[in-house]
Amino acid sequence: MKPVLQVRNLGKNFGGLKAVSGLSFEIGENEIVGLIGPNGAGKSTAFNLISGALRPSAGSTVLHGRNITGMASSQVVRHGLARTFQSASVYPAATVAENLYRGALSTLQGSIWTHGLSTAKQRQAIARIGQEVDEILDITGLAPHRDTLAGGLSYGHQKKLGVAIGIATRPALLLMDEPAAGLNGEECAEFGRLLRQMQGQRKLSMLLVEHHMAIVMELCHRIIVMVQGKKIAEGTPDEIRANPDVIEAYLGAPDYAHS
Ligand SMILES: Nc1ncnc2c1ncn2[C@@H]1O[C@H](COP(=O)(O)OP(=O)(O)OP(=O)(O)O)[C@@H](O)[C@H]1O
Repeated sequence: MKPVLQVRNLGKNFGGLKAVSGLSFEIGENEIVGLIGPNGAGKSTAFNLISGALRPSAGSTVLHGRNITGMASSQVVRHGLARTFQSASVYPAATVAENLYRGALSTLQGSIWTHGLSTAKQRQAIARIGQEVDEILDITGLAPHRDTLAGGLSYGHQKKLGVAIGIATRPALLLMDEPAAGLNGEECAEFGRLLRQMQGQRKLSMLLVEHHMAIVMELCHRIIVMVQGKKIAEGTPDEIRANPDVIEAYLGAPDYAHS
């Protein structure tokens, strides 16, 4: 399997604290991988290192064969890695469609107006982005809310829009920080279906940090477990469910407290 992401020996120290240490894993094409572990395990720090929000103390991150270690997030996104945040991060004063246009335009180096593109090419670029935005509105079910200000959407729809903005940047890999946080059971199940549908249609890989075990176990092809900054296990949902170290450190009794 061709790796989209290769994380090699990644480490981050905050003073004397090793928040992430010796973390290595790969994500293949079209793979959905979950990153789980107890509070303070280093999951968000790992995300911040991979997405360029933090500089690692050690190790490297390679995206599609390109070393992106230490690159700023704005550069990383242009190389095909997008990220969504724990709290829905949308531009509240812009409409749903405008939010998606901003996502789609953020991957272009500079503005299309300053590219020296011919008028015909500019029109083509705008038409392509417009098509893309319409497609994403349809897939996510946000089309009826196209002209609604994002700040006026329900929390569930704002979370969807957060993911939709990530998708609009045409990523090869989408990192999602607790996509199901704050959603009720039904919203969670719907969100899981949406992620799988988008992954299938857009042929993208996903890495998600999530405490909601039902969604992780159902959605992910593979799961990585971190405890105290280190990877303690990696495997399929069935392997992770049955792993005694994982049960002891995180999952507890089989009727997970986290679902
Ligand atoms: N900027 C920072 N400065 C100092 N310490 C930090 C910083 N960010 C995180 N830490 C510490 O690093 C450790 C790992 O934190 P991190 O947020 O990555 O864990 P997590 O697994 O994402 O936890 P949670 O599930 O609660 O979000 C924790 O001990 C945390 O207090």
